[in-house]
Amino acid sequence: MSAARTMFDRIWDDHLIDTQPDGTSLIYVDRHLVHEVSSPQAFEALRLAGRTVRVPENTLAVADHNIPTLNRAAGIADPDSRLQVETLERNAAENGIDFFAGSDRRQGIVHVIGPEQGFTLPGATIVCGDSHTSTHGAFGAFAMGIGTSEIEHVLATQTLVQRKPKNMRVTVDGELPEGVGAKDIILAIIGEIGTGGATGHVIEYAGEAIRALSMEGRMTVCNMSIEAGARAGLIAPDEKTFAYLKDRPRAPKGDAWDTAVAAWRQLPSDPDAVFDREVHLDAAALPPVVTWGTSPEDVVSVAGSVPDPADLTDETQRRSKRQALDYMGLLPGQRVTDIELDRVFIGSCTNGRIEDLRLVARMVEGRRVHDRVSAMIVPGSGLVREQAEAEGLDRIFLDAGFEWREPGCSMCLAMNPDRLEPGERCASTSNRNFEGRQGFRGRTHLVSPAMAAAAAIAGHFVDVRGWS
Ligand SMILES: CC(C)[C@H](C(=O)O)[C@@H](O)C(=O)O
Ligand code: SF4
Repeated sequence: MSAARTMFDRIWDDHLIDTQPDGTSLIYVDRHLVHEVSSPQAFEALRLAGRTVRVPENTLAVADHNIPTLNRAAGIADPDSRLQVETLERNAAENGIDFFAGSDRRQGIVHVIGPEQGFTLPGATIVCGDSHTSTHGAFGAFAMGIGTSEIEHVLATQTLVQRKPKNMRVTVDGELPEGVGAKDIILAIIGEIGTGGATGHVIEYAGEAIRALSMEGRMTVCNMSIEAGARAGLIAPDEKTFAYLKDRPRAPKGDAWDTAVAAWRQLPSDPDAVFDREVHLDAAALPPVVTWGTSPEDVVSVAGSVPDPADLTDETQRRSKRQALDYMGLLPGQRVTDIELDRVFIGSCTNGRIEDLRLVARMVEGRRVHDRVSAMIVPGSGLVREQAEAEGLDRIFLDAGFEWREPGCSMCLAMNPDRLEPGERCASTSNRNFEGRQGFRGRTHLVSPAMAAAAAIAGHFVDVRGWS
């Protein structure tokens, strides 16, 4: 066996309990995040089997998908949503699991609160019944989404049955132009390799442009790994990672902190480690991007136009992209900057963090949301909300005509009262633009927070490279 290992190999080896001759492996799970949508059947099955949660202190529960972002104190009107949230609360209490209720200032989107609490740590294996668990890989963790039966398995045993995914490296060299950010990087990667481009792989993001990103930006990149088909995404931990985590409630303290940091410094891939697949991108050449279709790979430069499916050689592709254009109500050749918006949504586990909100505030301060547009800003957690308010960002947003909400998944997906009406067109900082994702027949364009902010003011897409 070659001595050179990738960071993912190292984390895998550190957690491997057993491998069968057919490659099926059992790995230890360090951290388990739980939300209300994917966990009820798992707890129920556990109860029926007469089992208990193996390591409750390494499990953290929060309600985020179904929770309203207005008048939370009034409770949840929708009976199904209310039942799911109440069930999670009961399951957590019965099993001795920490639960952040809607009234708790630490409540928020599961992928925002994990890092905030220092529950997410480098070198760890982290799972959650949620595809965007890949977000936590920004800290150099192997973090992946799991299904309901796997949730039950992890609750009961703190282990998971897996086949080892392959290694892929995406290197983004160079410096990002002004106005181009982490969201543009990941959308450009998905545009380049497609939604199946990383299937069966764990992506390590590397290169100067990735190292230059803040932890927030790195989370944005890792968050969307799943949209490229990857099992997980990760980034080598460095001084920024350690600075972000230091003194967080769940992070190691005192001597244990020093020991942990010393171990985390050993995590990065060996220089001669071999990846099964390599992709390179030049950050300096990236424009701000917009999705035009109903898949995150349908990416176009803001300075470009809606592509013509007729140019595609593959018949199935041609048909599916035509259908996407039809659903989106767009015409081939239409200039992206001519696309007018009805709604703007700034938030989600992709772009609902403090750095995103600061950027938006800088851009919209002293300006007004366009008359045609209804725009809302939803912080990713209660702590993000508090921080934003302490900095006066909420005033800037409200003065500019944005709505300022309570934290949750909100309009990222139509599981709570925040949704698009049929035919409405939205610039959204979330991660999925599937048909109906933000509401029945709603039309979603995925963009960066900067692009969403500019679109809210102008009423149509604008090239933010010229924004001042
Ligand atoms: C509801 C949940 C299981 C789902 C996921 O797995 O990602 C959601 O968070 C999403 O973003 O589509
Ligand atoms: S914000 Fe969106 S992507 Fe993230 S967990 Fe919630 S629904 Fe899923």
